[in-house]
Amino acid sequence: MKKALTIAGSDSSAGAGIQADLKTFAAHFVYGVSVITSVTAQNTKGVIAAFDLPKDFVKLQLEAIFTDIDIDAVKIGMLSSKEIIEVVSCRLKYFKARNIVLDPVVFSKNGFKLLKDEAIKTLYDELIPLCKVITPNIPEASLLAEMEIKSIDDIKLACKKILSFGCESVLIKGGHFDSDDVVDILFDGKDFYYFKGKRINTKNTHGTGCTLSSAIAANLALGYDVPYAVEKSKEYIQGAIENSLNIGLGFGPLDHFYLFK
Ligand SMILES: Nc1ncnc2c1ncn2[C@@H]1O[C@H](COP(=O)(O)OP(=O)(O)O)[C@@H](O)[C@H]1O
Ligand SMILES: Cc1ncc(COP(=O)(O)O)c(N)n1
Repeated sequence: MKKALTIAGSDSSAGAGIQADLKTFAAHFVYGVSVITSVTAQNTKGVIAAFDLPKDFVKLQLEAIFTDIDIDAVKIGMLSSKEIIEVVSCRLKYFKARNIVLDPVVFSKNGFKLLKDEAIKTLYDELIPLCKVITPNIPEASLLAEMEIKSIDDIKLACKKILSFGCESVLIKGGHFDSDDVVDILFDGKDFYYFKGKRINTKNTHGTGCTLSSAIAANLALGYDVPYAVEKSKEYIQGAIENSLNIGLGFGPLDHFYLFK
């Protein structure tokens, strides 16, 4: 059985973070393991507070996994601080981790900061160069590329700028654009690939970014190349949003297991 690791924050309402990632791995029949960076008190209405684990304890979890289990792919989500990014980058390099997918989570849907401002430079310098794919949404891509993004041409320019930080490919997600189709654009330094879905009119979009990036990691673990892994993951997220669940008072979670019903 293929094995994937998620390095991310815990979401007590299980719509995003570690919990969404493990459900996504399971739905792809990939054995999922986790390293928790931060514990959030969170529900469908938003993040209330976050408690970061000490960096040495993040390191211990990484060592526990990599000294025992041969990991086929890694998904990285909430990292919170510079210290945690440093320890994660250093251990991933040391253990020669492969198929690394980074969702550079900066804000939750209710605007809670999940990455401190001073950590962004460390993300560029230490972690992005290790990644096979990075998956920013429009606000995150805008922050990383230091430019406004208002059009498809802006997305393509932002892809080029982000790729120059040393990752193998960039997928900029179009969920935050106001359009009938939701288009995600992948750039691998050579070609642009367009992944189009119909916009679903729902408020239940808690964990869409987490779920897409862990589906990509699961598909890389299964041996697919990046464009095909993204294509399959986009189909999966479209169905998971279409079948999303009316749980809680705010942004409800996705149905990770809709394919089995
Ligand atoms: N309303 C929607 N209808 C269809 N697809 C969506 C919708 N919202 C987001 N997506 C898709 O979900 C994935 C996550 O996108 P996005 O919401 O932009 O990321 P994030 O959760 O990081 O803000 C992307 O593949 C995007 O195209
Ligand atoms: C622990 C944690 N990690 C990430 C997110 C972002 O969620 P989304 O995928 O909806 O942007 C979150 N709300 N909580």
